[in-house]
Amino acid sequence: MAAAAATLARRITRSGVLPLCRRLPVWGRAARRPPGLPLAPCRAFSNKKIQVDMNESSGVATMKFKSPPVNSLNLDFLTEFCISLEKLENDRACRGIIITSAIPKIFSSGLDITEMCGKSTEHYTEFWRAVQEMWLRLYSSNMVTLAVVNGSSPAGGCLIALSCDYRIMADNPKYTIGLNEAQLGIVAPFWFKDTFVNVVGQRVAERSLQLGSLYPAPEALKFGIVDELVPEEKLQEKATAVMAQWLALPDHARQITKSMMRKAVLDLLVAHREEDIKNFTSFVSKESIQKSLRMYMEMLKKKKS
Ligand SMILES: CCCCCCCCCCCCC/C=C/C(=O)SCCNC(=O)CCNC(=O)[C@H](O)C(C)(C)COP(=O)(O)OP(=O)(O)OC[C@H]1O[C@@H](n2cnc3c(N)ncnc32)[C@H](O)[C@@H]1OP(=O)(O)O
Repeated sequence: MAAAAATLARRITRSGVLPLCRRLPVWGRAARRPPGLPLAPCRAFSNKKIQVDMNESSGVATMKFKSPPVNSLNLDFLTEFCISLEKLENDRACRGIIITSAIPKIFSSGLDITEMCGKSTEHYTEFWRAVQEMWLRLYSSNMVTLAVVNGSSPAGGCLIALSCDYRIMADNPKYTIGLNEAQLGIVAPFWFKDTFVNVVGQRVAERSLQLGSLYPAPEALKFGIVDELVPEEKLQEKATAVMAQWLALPDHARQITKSMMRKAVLDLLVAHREEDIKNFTSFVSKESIQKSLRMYMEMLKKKKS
């Protein structure tokens, strides 16, 4: 696993572009399997920060974030996420993936702010490439992707949920979700914005992004950020039912449709990847932005005392 992670990290940082396996549109999974060959064996695999369990009979994998205290998306997490997704994409038996958290009350706290504070340009470059890679892989995945948001999910955590095909959230007003970057004095990049617009529409996205709104679950449902609220103890059951409904369709029809809906947004980042990295590194390197991020981290720590 360590060797695989190192290889992937090297591929992300050196070549700049990973082969986006099974980038949409691709043919149906069943159609790719040579006739007569058995399904590739599927196993559960657990890494440091993400647990993946594959249900071979349903063809559905569950990916659980388990990176205490708050599942923040640091370089190691992002690398593990990409490796896990690649493994599942390459597993011909896997048609759907449920993304959720093993940490109570938190889905993901978003990008790890410490990765954006006081580091070198090289580090920012490597980190941002990994963030891009995570989104490109998830947003372009051929599998049915279902976010089970069982806790708060600000900023990058919200992006993960928004990048899935469907979002179920625990019916708890204490859990919030949204792209709150503006509250940190930073700007959601264009592809965060485009992903958001594709889910909620221009008006809700514009207002929410300018205000950096974090919505309690009931409001998130009202504005279409999530598709359903479910009592926490029913999340698993609901996720299984929703996944079965999506998997009932022929893969190729669903996949080509998904690609049509997402291609323009994906292509834009692929075409402007290096420029986007430069924008990020010069933006976060500004002293004013560093100051905002430091103040935000201090605020988080003070909140506890
Ligand atoms: C020309 C145009 C140019 C434009 C160019 C644009 C370029 C791009 C610019 C940059 C874009 C960046 C996009 C950023 C995306 C992000 O995701 S930023 C992260 C946003 N996340 C948050 O705001 C969440 C902050 N955290 C919380 O609100 C809470 O922690 C929580 C998640 C709700 C959990 O609360 P609680 O259970 O009470 O735990 P805490 O005590 O608050 O936290 C526990 C410890 O974890 C630390 N922590 C929390 N979140 C983060 C995080 N995101 N990163 C790092 N660390 C985090 C927190 O400080 C605590 O630490 P300790 O005090 O040491 O225990």
